[in-house]
Parts: sequence; C-alpha cells; structure tokens
Amino acid sequence: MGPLAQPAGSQRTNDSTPTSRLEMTGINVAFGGVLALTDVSLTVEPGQVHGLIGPNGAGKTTLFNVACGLVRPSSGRIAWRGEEMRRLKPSKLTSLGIARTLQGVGLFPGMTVLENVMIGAHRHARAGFFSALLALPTSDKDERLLRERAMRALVELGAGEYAGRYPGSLPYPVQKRVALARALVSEPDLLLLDEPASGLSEDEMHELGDLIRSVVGRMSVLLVEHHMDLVMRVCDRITVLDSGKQIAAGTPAEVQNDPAVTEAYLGDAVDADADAAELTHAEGGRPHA
Ligand SMILES: Nc1ncnc2c1ncn2[C@@H]1O[C@H](COP(=O)(O)OP(=O)(O)OP(=O)(O)O)[C@@H](O)[C@H]1O
Repeated sequence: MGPLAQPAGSQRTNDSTPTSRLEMTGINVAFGGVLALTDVSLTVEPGQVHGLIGPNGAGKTTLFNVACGLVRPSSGRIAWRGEEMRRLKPSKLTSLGIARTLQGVGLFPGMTVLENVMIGAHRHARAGFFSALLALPTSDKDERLLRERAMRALVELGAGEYAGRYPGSLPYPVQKRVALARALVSEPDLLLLDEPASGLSEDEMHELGDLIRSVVGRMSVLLVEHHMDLVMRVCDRITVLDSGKQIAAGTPAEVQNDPAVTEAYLGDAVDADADAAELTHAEGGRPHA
C-alpha cells in the first residue's frame, strides 16, 4: 500500500480550511429507552485530526452518525463552518464538503472500482456520472474529467490496477483503499472515518496513519477507531466516551494519563474476561481456542 501516503491529488487552495470546523454541542440521542448519547459535545477543529474512542457500546458510532446525518439527535446543536445545521442530510454531505467512510466498505457491488470512485467525485462534476445514471444528456468532457480524477485518486492510493474490477472480487484491504479513494476524490474539507483500520495489517495501518496525517493540511478529520496505537499516533485531540457520556477530552498524552479512561477500558476488559469465564463455565469448562 505504498502510495497510500500520497492521497488523491488536489489543486485547491486552503481557502476554506480555516472555517472547516464541525461543532457538535450538547448532543442527546435516545433509541427507544436506550440513552445512546447524553449531553455530548465535540468540536473538530480546522486542520486537525480528532479521535473518538471508548469501550464497546460507548456511543462512538452513534455520534459519528450524527456527524454524517444518519442519526438525528433528540436535542443538541450542530454547526458546520460556523453555520448552524438544522438537519445534516447524508445526501447533502458531499456538496457541504464532507466525505465519510463507514464501517465495512460500502462499495456498490454492481459497479466497477472506477465507477465507485467516480461517484465520490461528483462534487466537482457539473454533469456526468449521475446524469449518466439517470440517463440524462451529459458532456463527454465532464465525463472524461470525472473519470480522470477518479483514476488519479485510485492510482495515488495504489489501487489503479483494480479500476476495472468489481469490488467483491478484491481483498478486503484493497476494498478499503477504494473506499478511501472515493471519499478523498471529492477533496472534502472534513473527512469522517469510522474504523478505517479494521481488517488492515500492521504495515497497512501504519501507512493509513501517514495518509491521515498527510491530508490534515487540506481537511479536518474525525476518526473513530479501536486501534489505540493508531489513534495516539495521528490524533491532535481525542474525545473519550463511555456509556454515552464524555468522560475525557484532550491531547493523546492527556487522555492516556486520565484515570477515568483507564478505568473505563479496564472495566471493559474485566467485563470481557467475565463473559469469557461465564461461557467457559457454561460449556463445562472447555477452554476456547
Ligand atoms: N439503532 C439502534 N437501536 C437501538 N439501540 C442502539 C442503536 N444503535 C446503537 N444503539 C445502542 O446505543 C449504544 C451506543 O452504541 P454505539 O454503536 O454508538 O456504540 P459504539 O461505541 O460505536 O460501540 P462499538 O465500539 O461496539 O461499535 C449501545 O447501547 C447500543 O446498543
């Protein structure tokens, strides 16, 4: 995954970067009777990588989904570039300059790798792929530019050779690169990454870290991730959730030394051990492989 450290090329200036701040304030989310988030606040500052961590069920994905409009909070305030958003809609994200990758890869199986990435580039296309999908008249030039932009992103992420393949036929780490190319090709001001390192080898994870650091000059990043070494290496700020509440926030060093964080993760580990012990007991003491 060598070229991963050189993300999709961008000609744009940093004009919009200083205002590319995402503020989520006093966010509450309830699913039926479950309070998934209680009064959580998080600001992704321009040009920073903001990590969101916490034990299983802490509310990370829920807050991520609030940021990309998939979950509507019952109360709270969301402001993007200083402008209050009454409702963030997933369909409007790209035009707002926000791109995301979700858990898993979420590529369209019936489209080639190149077509999947072209979908991500539509922010810059006056006409083109979407028109084509809708069978509308399109300009050959726009279509060609879109294709070139998508191809460039794939090449720069080391996935150019897979352009004509279908996602299902590719190894998982390659699919993840394609998903990242699709997010970066729109040259977003904010990149939302939900567990981008899952399924990657140590080396690939390291290169992903380099990639994330290399894009922050041009965009802000919100990173939900379980791999602590990656989070500690690439994040400028970290917010820690536990049971739907914010328990810590600060620099990686501050968060690492916060007793509340250690306790939350320790509790999680103890719970996991207890579950394993219970299971072993229930299975007549047979140890797990
Ligand atoms: N759609 C839903 N309906 C009901 N409860 C939900 C829903 N989504 C999440 N929850 C609950 O909200 C809480 C927070 O879940 P969430 O998935 O946001 O946590 P997480 O920190 O991302 O966990 P993990 O690290 O395991 O992915 C959990 O108690 C979860 O069971």
